[in-house]
Amino acid sequence: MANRVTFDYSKTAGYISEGEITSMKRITEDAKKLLLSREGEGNDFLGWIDLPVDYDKEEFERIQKAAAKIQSDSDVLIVIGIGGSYLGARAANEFLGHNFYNIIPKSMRKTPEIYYCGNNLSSAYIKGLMDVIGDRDFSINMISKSGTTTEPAVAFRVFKKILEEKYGKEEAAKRIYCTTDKARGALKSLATEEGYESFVVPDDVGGRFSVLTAVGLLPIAVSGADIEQLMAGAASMRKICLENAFEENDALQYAAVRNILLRKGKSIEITASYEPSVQYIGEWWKQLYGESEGKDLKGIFPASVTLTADLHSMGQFIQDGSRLMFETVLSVEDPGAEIIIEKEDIDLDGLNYLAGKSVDFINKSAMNGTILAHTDGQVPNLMVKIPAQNEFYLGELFYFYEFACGVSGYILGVNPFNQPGVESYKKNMFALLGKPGYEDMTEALLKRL
Ligand SMILES: O=P(O)(O)OC[C@H]1O[C@](O)(CO)[C@@H](O)[C@@H]1O
Repeated sequence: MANRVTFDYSKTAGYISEGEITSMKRITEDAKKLLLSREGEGNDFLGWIDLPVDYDKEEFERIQKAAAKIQSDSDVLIVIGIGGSYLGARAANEFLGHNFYNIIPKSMRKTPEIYYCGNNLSSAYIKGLMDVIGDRDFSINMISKSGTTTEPAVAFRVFKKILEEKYGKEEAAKRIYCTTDKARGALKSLATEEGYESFVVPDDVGGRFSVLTAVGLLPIAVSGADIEQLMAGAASMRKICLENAFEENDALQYAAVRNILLRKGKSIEITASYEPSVQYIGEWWKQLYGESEGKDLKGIFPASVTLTADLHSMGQFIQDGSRLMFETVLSVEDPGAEIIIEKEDIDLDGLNYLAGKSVDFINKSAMNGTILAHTDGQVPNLMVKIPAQNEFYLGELFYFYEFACGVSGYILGVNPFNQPGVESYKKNMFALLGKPGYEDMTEALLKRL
């Protein structure tokens, strides 16, 4: 087992020839050069490339201090943000933490419960979260790069009021942490006006590439995770991505192989994990690749499943439905827990044949069997191997996917760093809500409803 995150496409041997790899290798190396030359489209959003080795150390220390304060004075942290402003933190906290983090006994967790909000407009969800907080001590990390996104802004207004009623304006201000643009936007103005501690989303880092900035780091640190190790892992993968030749460069190989498969008609990539705690890595990855590649009528549609659960729902389609997809398995080699199946005197459930075997052995057997079945069912299988669920390997994983995304977007011929399509729903929503400036559209839209 390698002691780092690796990519393995050996199971695609029947679908991809050596010649195809050789020709895509050249295209991939050109895309990498374009990315690193900083002359490609979207080149003002490349700050993420050097983040793991060139980040604001003073701010990093402030993040650790703020996390320690939240840990000491709060039972609950509310993380308010949407898209790239929350998915990375949630993915990390679920990947690194206890599967039942928020509800395990206090003796097993010294850090605050963490809930995510402002990623929907559900009043039932907001009310539910109010009930969960109850009269307990809490703090808010409000995260919005633009500072103007409706979903988090609505949630912030609601929870800020609760905080101010509970503690008074002055004390509440000490429990609000804002992560936003360093100078622009409504959130920045509010933070300055009210004296909230602020952290910066750098200008040159887009939301979906921001997990290694304060956007991800503060909520991750509050969970008790070691953010230095996270950065160290990212730095280690950065070195591989930047310096290694194609044959030793996992991110380049992943970018190349997925584009070969796309050109052969595989326009859907399904990320599959066999650990429920990896599910949100899939959600983070979907935003990263969906917003980066899905434009100009191009792209690979990113989907995700959690197995073996979804083998009993989506499994039928993956095995046997329309043949549009390939699958990338996120395999955690060591799950960090061992449960052994015990022998029973009377084998009523018929499981004695597994006596002495671990649940993970059963899980890995399901995984290996599924990989072969899907491969036989014309679903080419790729694998990202993660030795264990710790901060270092997670840092590697984040960087691996980010770097491959930049390269893959350039192979595809799109600007991987913009997201023009997201504006359409916002304009319609603003018009229907009566936001000043959108009056012209309102009537026409209402007629269509
Ligand atoms: O941090 P902000 O500005 O609130 O944006 C949140 C998310 O909204 C988008 O701009 C559009 O969905 C994403 O790119 C971004 O991650």
